[in-house]
Amino acid sequence: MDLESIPGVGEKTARALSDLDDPEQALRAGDVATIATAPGISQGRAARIARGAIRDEHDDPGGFLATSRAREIYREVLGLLKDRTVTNYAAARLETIYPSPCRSRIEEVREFACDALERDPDPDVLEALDGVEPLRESGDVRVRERCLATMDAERYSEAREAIPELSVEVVEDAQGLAELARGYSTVIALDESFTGVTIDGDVQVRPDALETPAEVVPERPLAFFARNRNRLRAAIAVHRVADLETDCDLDALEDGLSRLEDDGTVAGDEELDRLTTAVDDLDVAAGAAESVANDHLREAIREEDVTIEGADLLSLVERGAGVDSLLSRELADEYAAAVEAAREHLIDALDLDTGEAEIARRAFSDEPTFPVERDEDAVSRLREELTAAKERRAGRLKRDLAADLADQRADARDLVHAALELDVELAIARFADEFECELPTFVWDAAETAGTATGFTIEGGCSPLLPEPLEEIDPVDYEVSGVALLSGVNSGGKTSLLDLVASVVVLAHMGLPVPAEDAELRRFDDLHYHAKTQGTLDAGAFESTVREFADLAQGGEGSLVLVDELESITEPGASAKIIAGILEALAENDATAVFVSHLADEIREMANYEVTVDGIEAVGLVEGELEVNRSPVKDHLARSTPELIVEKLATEAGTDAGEATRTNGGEPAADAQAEPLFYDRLLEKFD
Ligand SMILES: Nc1ncnc2c1ncn2[C@@H]1O[C@H](COP(=O)(O)OP(=O)(O)OP(=O)(O)O)[C@@H](O)[C@H]1O
Repeated sequence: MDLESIPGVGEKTARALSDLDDPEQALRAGDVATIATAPGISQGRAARIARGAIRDEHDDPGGFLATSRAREIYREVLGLLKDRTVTNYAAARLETIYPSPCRSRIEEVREFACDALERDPDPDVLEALDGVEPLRESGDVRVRERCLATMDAERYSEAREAIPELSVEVVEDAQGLAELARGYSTVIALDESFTGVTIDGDVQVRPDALETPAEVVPERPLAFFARNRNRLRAAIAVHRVADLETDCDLDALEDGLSRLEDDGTVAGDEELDRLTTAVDDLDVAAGAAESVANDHLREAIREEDVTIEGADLLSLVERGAGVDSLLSRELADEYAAAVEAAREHLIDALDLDTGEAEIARRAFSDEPTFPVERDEDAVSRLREELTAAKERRAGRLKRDLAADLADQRADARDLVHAALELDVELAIARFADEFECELPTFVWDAAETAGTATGFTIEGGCSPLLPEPLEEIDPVDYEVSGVALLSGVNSGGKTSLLDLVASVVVLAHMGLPVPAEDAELRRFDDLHYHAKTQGTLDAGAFESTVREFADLAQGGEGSLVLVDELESITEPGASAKIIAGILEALAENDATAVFVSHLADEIREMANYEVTVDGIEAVGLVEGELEVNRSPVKDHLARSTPELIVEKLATEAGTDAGEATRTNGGEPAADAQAEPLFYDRLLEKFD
């Protein structure tokens, strides 16, 4: 795939995308999370790029949403879908679902939506989704105590590329290796020729090291899993609660994660914990052991009656002997007991094993001194021994855990991806459930309808854009083939009906279910929705609007045109003429159109063909409020609100006049007669 051929992807973005492992796969799958890991690409931009790639794949010319109101409708329904996501990923991913005129794209999303509708938006699943986020790369891991060594310049570059976590050193010979071994705990030689060379220290000859990076730097997979531990745990929880299928062994992954500390070290190993504590506590424990010995000795001396003959005392003093010789002569047993107590204390406090205890015992000499002091050399030796054992143990545990986890890396990625995709599906399922949506039927081919033009048929549709709760919305039926004028009472729901038609058509072309009990429509190329113009346009704006309609009139086949009260753009007489002209052109081009207008009658007279006029009727006035049948009556010019009111006045005045006649002894009262006559005159004007 030529990345630059994707609409909206320039040279710089293409370069950023080529940093991904498999940019084509990510683009094809609309995997916004992966695309957003490319340098400098935000999630919003990733969604736009993914949309471009999808358009490219389906040869989608774009431009389905041909007017700003059409784009607004898309943003609003998309907003309703996004409101039902838990993760940012799902919200960004929904941005890749856009209305397309291409059958292949619509069918692709419909397949996804069909599965989505099977999902159960269980609140426990939604709660579990809360912690799921796209996985992060492990970031920069540097391991300082290990290095790679080679004599070959080419291998050197390869090694730097393959294992950036370790220093790579060039050596001339075995002597060079020996020098490195003095500076690093472990040296890994990459050249076969070093096999059999004996060098002090931990020098391993591993010509295959670059192919098995997880063994050479177990820190790499461990850092990845440590960094993503909470995200993975959340994804595991989602799989369990939602009972999702997966190839991943959830228990094994969970067990691996539980053995990992946040910093990528291994947790929960008693022996490693023992060694770590022993190294940390060594100084304090040695000090405490000294005190034990000295306390013991002090106590013993205090309680002991030391009897010494004068001649002996004299000889000791003459020899300048100190108290040590006195101790060894007179208190040898007590001294031995005190030193033993110190050794036991040190061994117990650090929980040392037999080999370590052997070294620890040497920290207190058998030579009597007072006060008793540790032998610093022996303590250092013990520290070295414990530290080396600790590092050996930690290294082995890391390698074992890394080997367990490294194999699960791909599964773990799939696991998180599936959980995030579930959020997208659940948002669609919740939207469909809350707005009582169904997948619409598409008429892909005009031949299927035996030559009759098909626009759309909506049964039991409820506009998702109305602010009222669903139970307060009257479901609407409406069907249009070709071009229709929609008349109706004020506030009868004409604009809301256009919004409903637009929402249904936009959602259907996104491949999603629509808010209706049943809907059938043709595949449209584009949607031109013109909202009601606020006030009369000045000459310039009027001119540009007419020009827009000139374009529309020329290319209307495959278009759905929805126009709300265009008459307000100029004075009524001129408006009717212009609208009639537009309708004629659209009808000739086989476009589908609905024009809402209060001038339906006038337009019909101006048009040179039989314009269909549908009407949203008021069925009456109840306590001063219009009672409306929200579903338009086909081929019926609805009476206007003023007409209804005059009709109501005429009926009431007629009833009143009859009443007055009866109470006037059968003679009609003059003023009671005049009023009904006036209303009748007005009513005649409406005929
Ligand atoms: N299907 C419906 N069910 C319930 N209420 C509706 C429905 N359609 C519209 N309404 C209510 O009627 C109000 C008026 O609707 P709308 O603005 O669509 O009427 P209109 O016929 O376009 O009015 P106007 O002729 O004044 O432009 C809406 O705000 C909404 O509250």
